[in-house]
Amino acid sequence: MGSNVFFSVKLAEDHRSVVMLDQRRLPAHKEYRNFYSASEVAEAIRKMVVRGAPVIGVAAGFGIAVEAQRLLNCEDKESYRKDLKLACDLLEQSRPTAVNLSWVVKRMRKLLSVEYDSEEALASALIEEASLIASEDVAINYRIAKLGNQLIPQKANILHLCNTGALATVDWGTALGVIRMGHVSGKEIHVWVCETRPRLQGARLTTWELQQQSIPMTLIVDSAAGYLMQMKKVDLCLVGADRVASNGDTANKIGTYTMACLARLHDIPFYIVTPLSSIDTDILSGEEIQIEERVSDEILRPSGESLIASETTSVYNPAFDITPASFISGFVTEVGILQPPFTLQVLDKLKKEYQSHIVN
Ligand SMILES: CSC[C@H]1O[C@H](OP(=O)(O)O)[C@H](O)[C@@H]1O
Repeated sequence: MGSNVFFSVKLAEDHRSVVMLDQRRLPAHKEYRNFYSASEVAEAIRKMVVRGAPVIGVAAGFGIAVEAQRLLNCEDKESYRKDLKLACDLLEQSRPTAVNLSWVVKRMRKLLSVEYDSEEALASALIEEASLIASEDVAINYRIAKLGNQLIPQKANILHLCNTGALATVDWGTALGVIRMGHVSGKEIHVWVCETRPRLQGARLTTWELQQQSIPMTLIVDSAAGYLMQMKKVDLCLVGADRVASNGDTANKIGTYTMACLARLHDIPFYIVTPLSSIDTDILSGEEIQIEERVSDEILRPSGESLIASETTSVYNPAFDITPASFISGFVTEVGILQPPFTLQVLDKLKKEYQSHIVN
């Protein structure tokens, strides 16, 4: 399935570091860096060396595995599991909005309560679980791409926000995975790429990914989206998700709500493309989702360059917003196009359906 000339994250062969493509340096520089502890990985997630809901979860899983390996060399075996629990806390707290961080850490943390013959055996189990989570991500995204492709009309002009491709996941991506499948299935699509201020994930990352896959695209400023819809140049909106509440309210990159409102006004289909794992059945609505607020410099100094306003300027920099379920046409997942509400029982049944599909 994977056919990229890059990878976003992987566990080093010797399991002593997490290797990540530094997405802050793209598109000009393709630089991989190694992170040798849970705290280094947590900082990399916080600083958005790696970013994108699914991939930060996978990176956190690898971070716990690397920490388990690192602590084996420490003399004090007494605090081994305690230190690993602290590592889980650190990684889980690195960014608040994407639910993937918490469910991956929760799944890894479960192993800390299992009896193993030795710390080495526990470390091996953590490495295996983190690697399984990464391989599951690729298979789920590929399935999402195949199912989502049915939504894409021939010669569609698709509006996309942020980056939801192989850089935001282990491979294929979510919304960009669907777009990629539309392209490879010969639908002659075109993508309007919103630059996605302030971190410019669209301009820097999505254009880079689409160019590598020779997918026709045009970069626009975020504020041009409404005009393109008004000019009837948009057939479909596809975006990702960081956390979906039980009622379908969705947290995604800032600007998603604006796009959804405009799509509704212009009667354009607006779909969230997301794995089931990004649906948080512990919360009823979007009101319960914490929106990450990031530093002022991301707005004041785009790409870290010169100031666009005085340093004393008051800045508000929410990294996400909440789109009400009523503005969303549907949720493209690995088990098909879904409608809320999403209960734990429904999700468990759907996940079992997916598992039986991949087994058969
Ligand atoms: C595959 S969905 C990725 C999701 O994460 C992005 O946020 P960030 O770049 O801040 O990690 C954005 O919300 C995307 O939709």
